[in-house]
Amino acid sequence: MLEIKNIQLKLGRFVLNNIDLKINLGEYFVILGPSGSGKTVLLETIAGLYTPDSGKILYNKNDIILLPPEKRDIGFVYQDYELFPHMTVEDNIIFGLKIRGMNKKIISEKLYKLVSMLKIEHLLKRYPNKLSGGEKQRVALARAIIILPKILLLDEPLSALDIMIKPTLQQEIKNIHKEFKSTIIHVTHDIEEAIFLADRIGIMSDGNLLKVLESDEISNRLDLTSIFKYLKL
Ligand SMILES: Nc1ncnc2c1ncn2[C@@H]1O[C@H](COP(=O)(O)OP(=O)(O)OP(=O)(O)O)[C@@H](O)[C@H]1O
Repeated sequence: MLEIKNIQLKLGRFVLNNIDLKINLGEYFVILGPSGSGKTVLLETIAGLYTPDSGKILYNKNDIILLPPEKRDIGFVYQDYELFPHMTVEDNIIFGLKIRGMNKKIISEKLYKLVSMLKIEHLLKRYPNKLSGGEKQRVALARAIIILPKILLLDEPLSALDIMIKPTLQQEIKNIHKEFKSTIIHVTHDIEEAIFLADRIGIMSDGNLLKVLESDEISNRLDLTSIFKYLKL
């Protein structure tokens, strides 16, 4: 289990305020909130890019707060993909396994399983500047998933995509979660996306975690509508 215990972090005028949250292993947790509410700062704190002023982050009861980001075994997919422009799609995806010195045969097995799930087999030899937004996002997801991080952080991974391909990618992310059973924390301000993907939804506003909606509350859309109206989401 990932336990975020009373995290406090001041960044200029913004304060992440006493965030207290438990995320179960294998859970799909969505953080929903308006722009500027602190969703990205919270993800980056979990990833180790910020050190909180106080509080703890425990993974299976071990405090990971002093571990640098690369030792936390956490994958991060940003909304703007951040693929390596000078590498082919294949090299982008297998980069993390190569630097870990993994055997070529195993790399190739993992690669083909993932690219077929994400339907990007035909793109392996292309460079990122020759891909559409949706294709780049699939490659970014494959690159993050292939190393099977304990926790996968997705920061608005679909926000740059047009409305026609969003549902397909949402379904693919759902399939990947089912197949790899990773713990996913997904930030969005898209309510429908949150409802479709989440086991639970944490609602943030002004640096505070206002409420965590359980799955029965998510399925009760009347409840949801009133909460979102109240929050002006
Ligand atoms: N390094 C920083 N120094 C000072 N303020 C910062 C820093 N990083 C973020 N902030 C501020 O913290 C607040 C929360 O930012 P954050 O990016 O987490 O919001 P968000 O909820 O992810 O918003 P969006 O949905 O627009 O991406 C914002 O007001 C932002 O300007």
